[in-house]
Amino acid sequence: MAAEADKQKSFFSSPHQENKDTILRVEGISKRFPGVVALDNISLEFEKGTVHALLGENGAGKSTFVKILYGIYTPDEGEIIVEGRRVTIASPMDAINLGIIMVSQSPVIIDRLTVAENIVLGIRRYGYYTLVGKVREKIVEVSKKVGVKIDPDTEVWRLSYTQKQLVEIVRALLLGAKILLLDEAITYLPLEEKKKFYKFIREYADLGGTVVLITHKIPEAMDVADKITVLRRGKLVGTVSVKEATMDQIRTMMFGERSGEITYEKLPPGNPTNPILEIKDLWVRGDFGGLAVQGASLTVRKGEVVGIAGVAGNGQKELLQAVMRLRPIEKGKIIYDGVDVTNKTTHYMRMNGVGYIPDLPAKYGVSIENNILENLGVLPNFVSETINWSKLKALSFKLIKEFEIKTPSPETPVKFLSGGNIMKVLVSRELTTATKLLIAYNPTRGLDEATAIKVRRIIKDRVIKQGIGALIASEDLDEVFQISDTIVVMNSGKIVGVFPADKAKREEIEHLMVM
Ligand SMILES: Nc1ncnc2c1ncn2[C@@H]1O[C@H](COP(=O)(O)OP(=O)(O)OP(=O)(O)O)[C@@H](O)[C@H]1O
Repeated sequence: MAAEADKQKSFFSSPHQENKDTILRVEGISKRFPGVVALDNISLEFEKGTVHALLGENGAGKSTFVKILYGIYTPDEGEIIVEGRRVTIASPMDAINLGIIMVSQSPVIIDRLTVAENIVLGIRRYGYYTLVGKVREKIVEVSKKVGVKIDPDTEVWRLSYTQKQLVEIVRALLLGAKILLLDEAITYLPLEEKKKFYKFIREYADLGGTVVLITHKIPEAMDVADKITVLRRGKLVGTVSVKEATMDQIRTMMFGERSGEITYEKLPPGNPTNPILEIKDLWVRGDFGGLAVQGASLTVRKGEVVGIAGVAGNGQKELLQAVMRLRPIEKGKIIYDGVDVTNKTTHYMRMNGVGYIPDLPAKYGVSIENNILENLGVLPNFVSETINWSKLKALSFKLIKEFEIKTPSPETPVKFLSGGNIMKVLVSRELTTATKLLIAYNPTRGLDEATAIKVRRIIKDRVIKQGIGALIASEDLDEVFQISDTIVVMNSGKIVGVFPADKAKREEIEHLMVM
């Protein structure tokens, strides 16, 4: 028993002894915001040459922790020790001078400058390289490794999201990053590119770099990381070595009793009746003029979830945007609820019961400067000259409870919520809007595993009980299989397969996605 207890203790307790490979150590870090203890007495150390993942449910304190290391927040208490020296990190410049660099999910680059100019700009300020030629070489070298082509002389606005993230990572390397803080920097990358980035991160660590990686995907963390630290409600649960840990142990550390709710079993089937959405021979252009959707036809019925499986960048996003009337249609027709909406507006769609969860929620889905109430104020039944604030407030309390949105109050500006809680605000609003149809792109991205499953259950429940239709594109095949009644596969802008979900075979879908 004693031996077992010791084993448990070493498994769950964090190391406190300084060891020679320690590059960064924090001791007793606490951070409070009004109404929230974001971090409570955290002591932790990071070793040279390791990938160290930080996991925890939404609002656990992960971002706050790395923002402290990057000088965006100052801790209320505690100490930071870098390479054996106590340091004060009062700004990102202090962090950069110590070799600590953060890349987050929103690229911080200037659209009108070229890739090389952006990078030189960042470096010059801190007195490092100034030679554009060197920068060019490095961009080519790193982009080759990561397998994402990127021209140093392209203006940044022309780049895809993946390429922009790559620019950030190249900049971090050129700034001499010894410790790379990746705050969900890879979360929004397409799966294939994510894998290449992970390989690259591994190489960086093998060459002596240290990576602090925030992700919600336990399998990804277990694949790439050496160590995993779990935070829960601002407290340190423990650090484990990936070699010794199992997925279930990590889930238990992250969610406690809630880990029992995590299951990937298929949700109960819908009850499809009449068509609510018919897409007929649709052709849509992408951002750079090419035909992103090429002759797609599909039907979504009331009481049915149609899941679109596909590698990102195969036209799913443009298809959904066209349905929402956010993108011009070259050719084809969209019939919604019996009406030809090909020439209607987004406003028409929203006012007539269509909810929409876009890609990059914090950018396109909510206004982060406004509070939760104001963000809910764009719901169709509140869009009038005078908003009924008391009714809106009552609704906000209901949604905060149902979706377990972690916030001090409905009047809290959305930018003060954690990433996952921002996503919950969006999903709760759009599911309220969707009285007839939900259109969603990766509806659970950025949500922790337990919450993601809960959101899928809520969506399926609406489909079953209220008979709404749902068209959901997701890069997460587990999600597609769990929620869909019908699975559609998109590849190169075309629909290359349609399967009743109970007959769909994963290998066949995967093959169609990449063939
Ligand atoms: N600037 C701020 N003002 C007020 N509260 C904040 C601020 N930044 C973070 N918080 C709160 O601190 C808590 C921890 O947030 P944090 O963003 O660190 O969580 P997280 O673990 O990164 O979550 P997620 O997985 O959802 O991104 C949350 O309750 C959040 O609302």
